[in-house]
Amino acid sequence: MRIGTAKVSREIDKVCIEKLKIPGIVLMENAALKVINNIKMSEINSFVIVCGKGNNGGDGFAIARHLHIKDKKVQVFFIGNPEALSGDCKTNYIIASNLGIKICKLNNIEDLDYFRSCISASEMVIDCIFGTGLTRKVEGIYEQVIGIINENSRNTLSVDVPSGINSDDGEVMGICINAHNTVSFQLYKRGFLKYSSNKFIGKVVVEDIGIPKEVIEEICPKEFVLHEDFIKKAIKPRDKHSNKGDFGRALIISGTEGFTGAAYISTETAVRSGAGLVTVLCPKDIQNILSCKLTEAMTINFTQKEKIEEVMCKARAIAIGPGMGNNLWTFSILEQVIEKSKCPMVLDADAINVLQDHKDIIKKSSNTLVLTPHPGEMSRLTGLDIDYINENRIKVAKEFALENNVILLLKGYNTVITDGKTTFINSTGNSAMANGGMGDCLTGLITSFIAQGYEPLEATCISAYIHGYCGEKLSNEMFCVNAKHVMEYIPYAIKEIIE
Ligand SMILES: NC(=O)C1=CN([C@@H]2O[C@H](COP(=O)(O)OP(=O)(O)OC[C@H]3O[C@@H](n4cnc5c(N)ncnc54)[C@H](O)[C@@H]3O)[C@@H](O)[C@H]2O)[C@@H](O)CC1
Ligand SMILES: Nc1ncnc2c1ncn2[C@@H]1O[C@H](COP(=O)(O)OP(=O)(O)O)[C@@H](O)[C@H]1O
Ligand SMILES: [K+]
Repeated sequence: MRIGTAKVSREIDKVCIEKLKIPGIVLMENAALKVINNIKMSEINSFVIVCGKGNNGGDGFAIARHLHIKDKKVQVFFIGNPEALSGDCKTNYIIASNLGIKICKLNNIEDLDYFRSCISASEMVIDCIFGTGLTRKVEGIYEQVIGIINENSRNTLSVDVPSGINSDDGEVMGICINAHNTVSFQLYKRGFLKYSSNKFIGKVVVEDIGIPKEVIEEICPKEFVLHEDFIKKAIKPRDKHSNKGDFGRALIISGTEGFTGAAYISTETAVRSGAGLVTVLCPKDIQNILSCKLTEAMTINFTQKEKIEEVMCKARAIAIGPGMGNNLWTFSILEQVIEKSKCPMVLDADAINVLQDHKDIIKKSSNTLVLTPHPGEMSRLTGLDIDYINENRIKVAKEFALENNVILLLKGYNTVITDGKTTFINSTGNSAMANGGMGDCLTGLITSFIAQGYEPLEATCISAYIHGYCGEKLSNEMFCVNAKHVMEYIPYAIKEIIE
């Protein structure tokens, strides 16, 4: 799913209508039909449709016509003056009137009691008051109408966006419809990504309305919401002739005394997600503990210089950082590994913390580097305030990735993954996963997919999706989900997703 702003939506419409000469009314008709497709016709028979004076209202009049044709009970309310209507909205208003569909005006307080009673008596309210054209605070009759819908509707479907939300930044412009479902057109609106938008947008479906692919490619920024289909397509089936050599060697550099768990989780996750051979490199004093815990993975320690060279040379992916400590020792190991290895590397936790004043080493690295900070680590790395980072997640992640020539995965609700040019938002996962070790698990997963031969950006997207998918699935039955549970579920989850 593409992500876009109101401006991008307008530009798309402009190119379609003015350059390609696709009449706007055709797009509106497509939009209306897509909304109809998203309504369970066998279950719902009575509708209230509330229309504003813009094209979002026009969608509403067209939807009313289709419901009327299907013999549904439809009551349309219109806020505004029909004389002032223009363009496609006017055309659909006239058709609906000519068909005998009842269109009641909602212009003053006296109209509201009847409106309220109709809402209470209907099975679904379709919100077509404002779409992407909302430009100012919602006040007066509009504010009252939205309040009445929120208080009285059992089932509200918003068309394109819940009326009242700014589709670019998710800001509520005074008041906003609490939608149960939103059918949005062509683009997943950027504003839906804001933390607080969740309570307004309900379940979101993005529908194609017949915009040619070329137009989308030309106009839309390369920003996508990760979707199961994308992951399904990206994960390649395992060839029956392949052997462990085909699935790559992963090296995990992790752990210190007191932090063996981080090394264990990242290594075991790499094993359980399909890497051919996994080795953990750790300090000598914790090697025995790790050897006891790990069954399939191998262990080496920092005193085995030759062995380290050999493993590094053969590795197709290296992870570094979890549980190593934010100190000079970690920095010097990181520096050496970046210099000596040639494969992609995943930098997490302390490998990120030690970069605070040394970003030059990532900039000049010739390896592909994937950094996976949570907002706290991102704040240390950039010097930016955590609140600022959370409010500007896409912007901050893109700018950092571009400036430092890395792939950046910014963790949290709606994880952002970007190389600065193409950006993905992962919506799987939830706060049941917010506990220690979860990030180590993600590091192991990304490293494993890179080792298996996936491009680093693709591997990072696949991993973030699977990681969150596991957490979400498990949280249906569990109050909180730990890394251990995710780790165990990963191989089953991958199978579930690809089949
Ligand atoms: N060709 C197109 O342009 C298509 C547009 N579509 C629909 O059109 C929508 C965008 O249409 P518009 O650009 O006409 O915008 P809207 O329908 O969102 O409404 C904008 C109208 O509301 C007024 N307005 C804005 N803020 C207000 C406020 N706070 N209080 C009172 N009035 C306010 C504006 O002056 C304008 O008249 C999309 O969201 C989508 O639903 C779809 O029909 C698909 C095709
Ligand atoms: N509210 C949330 N919604 C979605 N994912 C979350 C949420 N809270 C945490 N997560 C995920 O859990 C993981 C936690 O990672 P991190 O903070 O690095 O933990 P740790 O370093 O303790 O292992 C991240 O992948 C993050 O995206
Ligand atoms: K709407």
